[in-house]
Amino acid sequence: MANNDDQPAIIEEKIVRVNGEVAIRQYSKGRFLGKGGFARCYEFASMETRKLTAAKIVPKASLTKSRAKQKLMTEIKIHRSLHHPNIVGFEHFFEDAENVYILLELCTNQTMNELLRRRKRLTELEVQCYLSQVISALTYLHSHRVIHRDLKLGNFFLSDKMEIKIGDFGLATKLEFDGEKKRTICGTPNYIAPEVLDGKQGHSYEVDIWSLGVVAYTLLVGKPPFETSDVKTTYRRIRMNAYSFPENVPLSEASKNLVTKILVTDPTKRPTLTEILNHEFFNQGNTIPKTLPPSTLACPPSASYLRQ
Ligand SMILES: CC[C@@H]1C(=O)N(C)c2cnc(-c3ccc[nH]3)nc2N1C1CCCC1
Repeated sequence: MANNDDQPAIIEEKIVRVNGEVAIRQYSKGRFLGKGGFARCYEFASMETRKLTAAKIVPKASLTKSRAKQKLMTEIKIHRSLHHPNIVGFEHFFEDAENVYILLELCTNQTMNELLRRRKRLTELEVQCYLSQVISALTYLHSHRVIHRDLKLGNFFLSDKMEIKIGDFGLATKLEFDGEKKRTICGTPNYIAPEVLDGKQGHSYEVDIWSLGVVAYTLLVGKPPFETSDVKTTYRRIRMNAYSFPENVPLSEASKNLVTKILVTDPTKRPTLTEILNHEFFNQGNTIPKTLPPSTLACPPSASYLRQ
């Protein structure tokens, strides 16, 4: 087992049953998957069921400030309540003396970041297919009053069947009532909505719609619309809505029109998820058959990609 730190390769979870009996559940810690925030992530195998999961191991030492602990508890509370084919499955969580362990659905094809790095940019057919899965998950999230607030390629995980699974609910929030506005500044610089930067009138579901527009542009063009070498300049370009479609990338009018309709500064002017799905971009000639739900379809790389 690739175990590049001094922790044991067998992790034990102590379970106290209602009748006071103590049971031990064991997991074998496999390969190191990478770092995610304070967490070191490993492949876990349940010794009892052999089931493989991706484990986020959060040292309790990193949770001494109550804010960090509260954030982790909110992430767990929100994520474990969600069940959708395009949202990362929340398997289990437990703690021992040193760490909090969060066991999540293993996504062996990593994230859309790695995919885009390899492919440079996707075909419009693939973008239709991946975006419809993201929209299906977002429709579910918003109908449960959850705003993700950190939608980006690095949080779009890919299963072994190349289905998209939205993950990392570390910045997510659940509204208590319709119409509630959130004020905390958060998100990732390239994907953050102007109203979050502005911070005056609060923000809501529309921040996820904005990020969807940034994701669509990034998949179609190969880089984010407002990206610059320094964050302050990126923020200024977001507030100014300063982006354009590069001449050297052949894009259909429908794809440019969709991105343009989503990346509008005024959140009340952005399209709803339904309006986006009904946009011509998803209904132009080479469309995925409507009959199948989006997540059952692996997104076919187009013939041109196979020739490349
Ligand atoms: C566990 C954290 C995070 C994650 O949230 N998931 C769902 C995930 C699933 N499979 C994988 C995975 C399977 C095979 C490689 N990575 N990775 C995931 N990650 C990565 C680990 C390192 C940074 C983010």
